[in-house]
Amino acid sequence: MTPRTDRIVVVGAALLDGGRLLAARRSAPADLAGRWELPGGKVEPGERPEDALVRELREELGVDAEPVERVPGQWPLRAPYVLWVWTARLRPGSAVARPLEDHDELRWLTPAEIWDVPWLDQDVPAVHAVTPYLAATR
Ligand SMILES: Nc1nc2c([nH]c(=O)n2[C@H]2C[C@H](O)[C@@H](COP(=O)(O)OP(=O)(O)OP(=O)(O)O)O2)c(=O)[nH]1
Repeated sequence: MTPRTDRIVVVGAALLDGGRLLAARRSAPADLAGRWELPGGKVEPGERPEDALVRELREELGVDAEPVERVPGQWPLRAPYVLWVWTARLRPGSAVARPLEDHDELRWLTPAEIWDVPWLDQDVPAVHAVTPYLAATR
């Protein structure tokens, strides 16, 4: 059996604003480029996942965000990574989100638009889990 210590958590943000979900199109690596994901990244050793989420959103999007709640579940990515998701919102005064690194396009999706973008295959179950939260933030 694979020891649990081999698992590396990737935090993904369901960043919500006005009932819309932010989707980010990856620009690299080549096998992921062009597909859409929840912005975020790897939790560093000793780092709290929520802190990693805030850091990644600052680095990748230039925003000041706060995690709101953990979306129950965890979704396997390419080994050894596993995706954990938090809903998140922009703090008052945050800059608008821009694709600063890892992404070349961002879209704020309404509930009706959620499936208009080609999500990474491995993100599809996580995005399903996030959709009930969109209505709640409208
Ligand atoms: N952030 C993020 N990564 C995802 C998702 N789905 C998915 O398969 N991944 C993969 C892509 C990468 O192999 C890994 C996370 O990498 P990353 O490039 O976002 O993380 P990072 O910013 O910490 O990366 P690094 O360049 O510092 O190594 O998880 C997702 O929804 N969000």
